Amino acid sequence: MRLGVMGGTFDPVHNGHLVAASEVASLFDLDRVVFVPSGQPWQKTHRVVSATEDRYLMTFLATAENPQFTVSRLEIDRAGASYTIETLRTLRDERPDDELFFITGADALAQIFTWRDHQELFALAHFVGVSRPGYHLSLDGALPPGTVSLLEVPALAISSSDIRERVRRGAPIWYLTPDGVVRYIAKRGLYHASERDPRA
Ligand SMILES: Nc1ncnc2c1ncn2[C@@H]1O[C@H](COP(=O)(O)OP(=O)(O)OP(=O)(O)O)[C@@H](O)[C@H]1O
Ligand SMILES: O=C(O)c1ccc[n+]([C@@H]2O[C@H](COP(=O)([O-])O)[C@@H](O)[C@H]2O)c1
Repeated sequence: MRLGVMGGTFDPVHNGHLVAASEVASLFDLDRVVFVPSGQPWQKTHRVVSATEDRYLMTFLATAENPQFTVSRLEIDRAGASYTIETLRTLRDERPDDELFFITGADALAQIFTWRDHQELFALAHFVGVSRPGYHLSLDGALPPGTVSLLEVPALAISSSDIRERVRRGAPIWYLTPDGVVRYIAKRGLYHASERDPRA
Protein backbone atom coordinates (compact mmCIF):
# COMPACT_ATOMS: atom_id res chain seq x y z
CA MET A 1 0.00 0.00 0.00
CA ARG A 2 1.10 3.56 -0.69
CA LEU A 3 0.37 5.26 2.63
CA GLY A 4 0.32 9.02 3.17
CA VAL A 5 1.08 10.25 6.68
CA MET A 6 -0.11 13.74 7.61
CA GLY A 7 1.20 14.82 11.00
CA GLY A 8 0.14 17.95 12.79
CA THR A 9 -0.95 19.59 15.98
CA PHE A 10 -4.42 20.02 14.42
CA ASP A 11 -5.53 22.62 16.97
CA PRO A 12 -7.89 22.65 15.15
CA VAL A 13 -7.66 20.67 11.91
CA HIS A 14 -8.83 22.81 8.97
CA ASN A 15 -9.53 22.77 5.24
CA GLY A 16 -5.89 23.62 4.42
CA HIS A 17 -4.85 20.27 5.94
CA LEU A 18 -7.64 18.42 4.14
CA VAL A 19 -6.95 19.95 0.73
CA ALA A 20 -3.23 19.26 1.09
CA ALA A 21 -3.85 15.60 1.97
CA SER A 22 -6.41 15.17 -0.81
CA GLU A 23 -4.15 16.74 -3.43
CA VAL A 24 -1.10 14.68 -2.44
CA ALA A 25 -3.22 11.50 -2.37
CA SER A 26 -4.32 12.17 -5.92
CA LEU A 27 -0.95 13.22 -7.36
CA PHE A 28 1.03 10.44 -5.64
CA ASP A 29 -1.61 7.79 -6.20
CA LEU A 30 -1.88 7.06 -2.46
CA ASP A 31 -4.23 4.36 -1.21
CA ARG A 32 -4.82 6.03 2.12
CA VAL A 33 -3.79 9.04 4.18
CA VAL A 34 -3.49 8.63 7.93
CA PHE A 35 -3.72 11.82 9.97
CA VAL A 36 -1.51 11.68 13.06
CA PRO A 37 -2.32 14.32 15.69
CA SER A 38 0.74 15.12 17.81
CA GLY A 39 0.62 14.11 21.45
CA GLN A 40 3.09 16.65 22.82
CA PRO A 41 4.30 18.97 20.06
CA TRP A 42 7.64 19.78 21.71
CA GLN A 43 8.32 22.78 19.47
CA LYS A 44 5.02 24.47 20.44
CA THR A 45 5.75 24.91 24.12
CA HIS A 46 5.32 28.70 23.85
CA ARG A 47 1.55 28.32 23.92
CA VAL A 48 -1.12 26.15 25.49
CA VAL A 49 -2.16 23.34 23.15
CA SER A 50 -5.71 21.97 23.46
CA ALA A 51 -6.29 18.58 25.06
CA THR A 52 -5.20 15.66 22.92
CA GLU A 53 -8.67 14.09 22.95
CA ASP A 54 -10.23 17.31 21.61
CA ARG A 55 -7.67 17.51 18.82
CA TYR A 56 -8.09 13.81 18.06
CA LEU A 57 -11.90 14.03 17.95
CA MET A 58 -11.87 17.12 15.71
CA THR A 59 -9.50 15.33 13.33
CA PHE A 60 -11.77 12.29 13.43
CA LEU A 61 -14.85 14.40 12.64
CA ALA A 62 -13.09 16.21 9.79
CA THR A 63 -11.88 13.03 8.09
CA ALA A 64 -14.72 10.59 8.85
CA GLU A 65 -16.58 11.01 5.55
CA ASN A 66 -13.57 10.45 3.30
CA PRO A 67 -13.00 6.70 2.77
CA GLN A 68 -9.31 7.37 2.00
CA PHE A 69 -8.66 9.20 5.28
CA THR A 70 -8.09 7.70 8.73
CA VAL A 71 -6.80 9.03 12.06
CA SER A 72 -4.12 7.41 14.20
CA ARG A 73 -3.74 7.57 17.98
CA LEU A 74 -0.07 6.56 17.70
CA GLU A 75 1.37 9.85 18.93
CA ILE A 76 -1.34 10.79 21.40
CA ASP A 77 -1.12 7.41 23.12
CA ARG A 78 2.68 7.52 23.29
CA ALA A 79 4.16 9.13 26.39
CA GLY A 80 6.50 12.07 26.12
CA ALA A 81 7.35 14.46 23.32
CA SER A 82 6.12 13.54 19.84
CA TYR A 83 8.85 12.75 17.37
CA THR A 84 8.09 11.97 13.73
CA ILE A 85 11.04 9.59 13.57
CA GLU A 86 9.39 7.34 16.18
CA THR A 87 6.07 7.43 14.34
CA LEU A 88 7.68 6.47 11.06
CA ARG A 89 9.68 3.66 12.71
CA THR A 90 6.50 2.29 14.26
CA LEU A 91 4.59 2.46 10.98
CA ARG A 92 7.45 0.76 9.15
CA ASP A 93 7.59 -2.02 11.75
CA GLU A 94 3.81 -2.49 11.68
CA ARG A 95 3.50 -2.32 7.87
CA PRO A 96 6.82 -3.42 6.37
CA ASP A 97 5.36 -3.69 2.85
CA ASP A 98 3.93 -0.18 2.75
CA GLU A 99 5.58 2.77 1.07
CA LEU A 100 5.33 5.84 3.32
CA PHE A 101 4.83 9.43 2.15
CA PHE A 102 5.06 12.07 4.86
CA ILE A 103 2.99 15.13 3.93
CA THR A 104 4.03 18.45 5.37
CA GLY A 105 3.54 22.15 4.73
CA ALA A 106 6.33 24.36 3.50
CA ASP A 107 6.73 26.02 6.91
CA ALA A 108 7.17 22.73 8.74
CA LEU A 109 9.48 21.27 6.07
CA ALA A 110 11.75 24.29 6.32
CA GLN A 111 12.29 23.38 10.00
CA ILE A 112 13.01 19.72 9.40
CA PHE A 113 16.69 20.07 10.33
CA THR A 114 15.56 20.81 13.88
CA TRP A 115 13.60 17.55 14.15
CA ARG A 116 14.91 14.61 16.14
CA ASP A 117 17.18 12.28 14.14
CA HIS A 118 16.37 14.18 10.95
CA GLN A 119 19.11 12.42 8.97
CA GLU A 120 17.24 9.15 9.34
CA LEU A 121 13.80 10.50 8.39
CA PHE A 122 14.42 10.35 4.66
CA ALA A 123 15.25 6.65 4.71
CA LEU A 124 11.85 5.84 6.19
CA ALA A 125 9.53 7.96 4.04
CA HIS A 126 9.35 10.07 0.97
CA PHE A 127 8.66 13.66 2.05
CA VAL A 128 6.10 15.75 0.20
CA GLY A 129 6.22 19.46 0.94
CA VAL A 130 3.14 21.41 -0.04
CA SER A 131 3.08 25.11 -0.71
CA ARG A 132 1.43 27.37 1.79
CA PRO A 133 0.58 31.03 1.33
CA GLY A 134 3.16 33.29 2.95
CA TYR A 135 5.89 30.65 3.06
CA HIS A 136 8.51 30.54 0.36
CA LEU A 137 10.15 27.15 0.38
CA SER A 138 13.75 27.07 -0.68
CA LEU A 139 15.69 24.02 0.39
CA ASP A 140 18.72 24.91 -1.76
CA GLY A 141 19.64 21.28 -2.34
CA ALA A 142 20.06 20.78 1.40
CA LEU A 143 18.06 17.55 1.47
CA PRO A 144 19.19 14.19 0.09
CA PRO A 145 18.39 14.04 -3.65
CA GLY A 146 15.14 12.25 -4.57
CA THR A 147 13.80 12.13 -1.02
CA VAL A 148 11.60 15.22 -1.10
CA SER A 149 9.00 16.44 -3.58
CA LEU A 150 7.68 19.97 -3.51
CA LEU A 151 4.33 20.76 -4.96
CA GLU A 152 1.77 23.51 -5.24
CA VAL A 153 -1.66 22.88 -3.80
CA PRO A 154 -4.55 25.28 -4.25
CA ALA A 155 -3.43 28.11 -1.96
CA LEU A 156 -5.58 28.24 1.15
CA ALA A 157 -4.55 30.97 3.55
CA ILE A 158 -6.07 29.08 6.45
CA SER A 159 -4.19 28.39 9.66
CA SER A 160 -5.14 26.94 13.02
CA SER A 161 -3.84 30.07 14.75
CA ASP A 162 -6.13 32.28 12.67
CA ILE A 163 -9.10 30.05 13.49
CA ARG A 164 -8.31 30.21 17.21
CA GLU A 165 -8.01 33.98 17.06
CA ARG A 166 -11.29 34.26 15.14
CA VAL A 167 -13.12 32.23 17.79
CA ARG A 168 -11.62 34.45 20.47
CA ARG A 169 -12.93 37.61 18.88
CA GLY A 170 -16.27 36.10 17.84
CA ALA A 171 -15.59 36.08 14.08
CA PRO A 172 -17.08 33.24 11.99
CA ILE A 173 -15.06 30.14 11.18
CA TRP A 174 -17.65 28.45 8.95
CA TYR A 175 -16.09 27.05 5.75
CA LEU A 176 -12.53 27.33 7.07
CA THR A 177 -12.91 23.92 8.71
CA PRO A 178 -15.65 21.27 8.29
CA ASP A 179 -19.03 22.02 9.87
CA GLY A 180 -18.64 19.21 12.43
CA VAL A 181 -15.43 20.84 13.71
CA VAL A 182 -17.09 24.28 13.91
CA ARG A 183 -19.88 22.73 16.02
CA TYR A 184 -17.45 20.74 18.18
CA ILE A 185 -15.45 23.91 18.97
CA ALA A 186 -18.67 25.66 20.02
CA LYS A 187 -19.91 22.70 22.04
CA ARG A 188 -16.66 22.36 23.97
CA GLY A 189 -16.08 26.12 24.25
CA LEU A 190 -12.58 25.78 22.81
CA TYR A 191 -10.37 28.80 22.13
CA HIS A 192 -12.39 31.22 24.24
CA ALA A 193 -9.73 31.22 26.94
CA SER A 194 -8.59 34.62 28.11
CA GLU A 195 -4.96 33.80 27.41
CA ARG A 196 -3.97 35.28 24.03
CA ASP A 197 -2.13 33.17 21.50
CA PRO A 198 1.19 35.01 21.16
CA ARG A 199 1.53 33.84 17.56
CA ALA A 200 -1.95 34.81 16.41
N1 LIG B 1 -3.23 26.05 4.70
C1 LIG B 1 -2.33 25.06 4.65
N2 LIG B 1 -1.91 24.59 3.44
C2 LIG B 1 -0.97 23.61 3.39
N3 LIG B 1 -0.40 22.99 4.48
C3 LIG B 1 -0.78 23.41 5.68
C4 LIG B 1 -1.77 24.45 5.85
N4 LIG B 1 -1.96 24.64 7.16
C5 LIG B 1 -1.14 23.78 7.81
N5 LIG B 1 -0.43 23.04 6.94
C6 LIG B 1 0.56 22.00 7.25
O1 LIG B 1 -0.10 20.98 8.00
C7 LIG B 1 0.79 20.43 9.00
C8 LIG B 1 0.16 20.53 10.38
O2 LIG B 1 -0.06 21.91 10.66
P1 LIG B 1 -0.57 22.45 12.05
O3 LIG B 1 -1.47 21.44 12.68
O4 LIG B 1 0.57 22.98 12.84
O5 LIG B 1 -1.53 23.65 11.53
P2 LIG B 1 -1.20 25.19 11.41
O6 LIG B 1 -2.34 25.81 10.68
O7 LIG B 1 0.17 25.38 10.85
O8 LIG B 1 -1.23 25.62 12.94
P3 LIG B 1 -0.75 26.97 13.67
O9 LIG B 1 -1.35 28.12 12.94
O10 LIG B 1 -1.24 26.80 15.07
O11 LIG B 1 0.76 26.94 13.57
C9 LIG B 1 2.09 21.23 8.88
O12 LIG B 1 2.96 20.47 8.05
C10 LIG B 1 1.66 22.50 8.17
O13 LIG B 1 2.71 23.07 7.43
O1 LIG C 1 10.19 14.92 15.07
C1 LIG C 1 10.35 16.08 15.49
O2 LIG C 1 11.30 16.40 16.20
C2 LIG C 1 9.32 17.12 15.05
C3 LIG C 1 9.46 18.47 15.41
C4 LIG C 1 8.46 19.37 15.01
C5 LIG C 1 7.39 18.94 14.25
N1 LIG C 1 7.31 17.62 13.90
C6 LIG C 1 6.15 17.11 13.15
O3 LIG C 1 5.81 17.95 12.07
C7 LIG C 1 4.41 17.89 11.85
C8 LIG C 1 3.85 19.30 11.79
O4 LIG C 1 4.12 19.90 13.03
P1 LIG C 1 3.39 21.22 13.52
O5 LIG C 1 4.14 21.54 14.79
O6 LIG C 1 3.56 22.23 12.43
O7 LIG C 1 1.96 20.87 13.77
C9 LIG C 1 3.83 17.07 13.01
O8 LIG C 1 3.63 15.75 12.56
C10 LIG C 1 4.92 17.12 14.04
O9 LIG C 1 4.96 15.96 14.90
C11 LIG C 1 8.24 16.73 14.28
